[in-house]
Amino acid sequence: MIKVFVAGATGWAGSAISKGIFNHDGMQLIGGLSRSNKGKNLADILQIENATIPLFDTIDNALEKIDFDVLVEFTKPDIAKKNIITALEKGKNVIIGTSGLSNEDYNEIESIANKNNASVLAAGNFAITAVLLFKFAAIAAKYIPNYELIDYASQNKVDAPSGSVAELAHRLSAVQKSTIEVPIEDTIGVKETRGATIDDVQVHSVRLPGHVLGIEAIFGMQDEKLILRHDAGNGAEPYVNGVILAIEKVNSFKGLKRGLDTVMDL
Ligand SMILES: NC(=O)C1=CN([C@@H]2O[C@H](COP(=O)(O)OP(=O)(O)OC[C@H]3O[C@@H](n4cnc5c(N)ncnc54)[C@H](O)[C@@H]3O)[C@@H](O)[C@H]2O)C=CC1
Ligand SMILES: O=C(O)C1=N[C@H](C(=O)O)C[C@H](O)C1
Repeated sequence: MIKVFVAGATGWAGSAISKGIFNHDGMQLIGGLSRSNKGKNLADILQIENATIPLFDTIDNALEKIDFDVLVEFTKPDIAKKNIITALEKGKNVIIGTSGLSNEDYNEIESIANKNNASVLAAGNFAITAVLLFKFAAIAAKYIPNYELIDYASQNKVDAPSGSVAELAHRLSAVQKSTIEVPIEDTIGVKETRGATIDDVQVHSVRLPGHVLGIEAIFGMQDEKLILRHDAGNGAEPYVNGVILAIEKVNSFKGLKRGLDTVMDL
């Protein structure tokens, strides 16, 4: 039985994921983190009958009271890194869904994981159609050196770029760096309209009502183009199976892996 603790257990994504873990054979939902619901029973909040799943306000308080094998992190970037490092230092494995962590954050997380003989599986997006987009885009980047990325999200999303697009930029540029014909600094007009350069890739973040999360990878060649697009719907259900798979696989390696496809047979 894998004992799982969910940080962000009452949130939009965390509550769907917590229910999925609770209902999954071979996993036990041991507790959760939710600052505003400290001391309450997560089972009541999630409308799960006949169960007691304690909620804590900090990871330190949780670790004093309960033990678990895997931390699933779906909070906000300001608290996520502390949660992750605290769990790793106790030798726990970690699944990271929270967006907003930088490559430098991931380097630090990787070295702490290695030091503690623990494992981290981070994915900018656990939805299967997004995972497939990452895979197809990596194939396209092998053959097409000119590409840019757009991420679409709601007006309330606090981090930019999305975790999905940050991870995609990182991965595509490892395949082949994107080529820019007119250097950004030579742009005539407003340079910022060319987007931000992340891992040598131009990234454009749109934040508007009516959007949940979309990813567009645009590849251009002479007289032809390829557009790969993922669009999330309103519910958090698409992330549940991906996180469950990640929990099952995180013990199969040591250190850090980024991207759910790294543990899938794609
Ligand atoms: N990788 C992926 O596939 C996905 C990633 N996400 C990411 O997951 C994160 C959470 O997203 P949502 O569920 O939409 O957010 P939300 O705002 O609905 O939920 C956040 C949760 O974190 C908790 N929390 C926030 N700050 C805290 C603190 N300082 N201490 C303790 N608990 C705290 C809240 O109580 C709440 O339970 C975001 O970074 C989002 O981008 C979301 C969906 C899918
Ligand atoms: O903030 C969100 O909601 C989401 N964020 C993730 C990201 O930053 O990539 C992905 C998810 O689809 C929803």
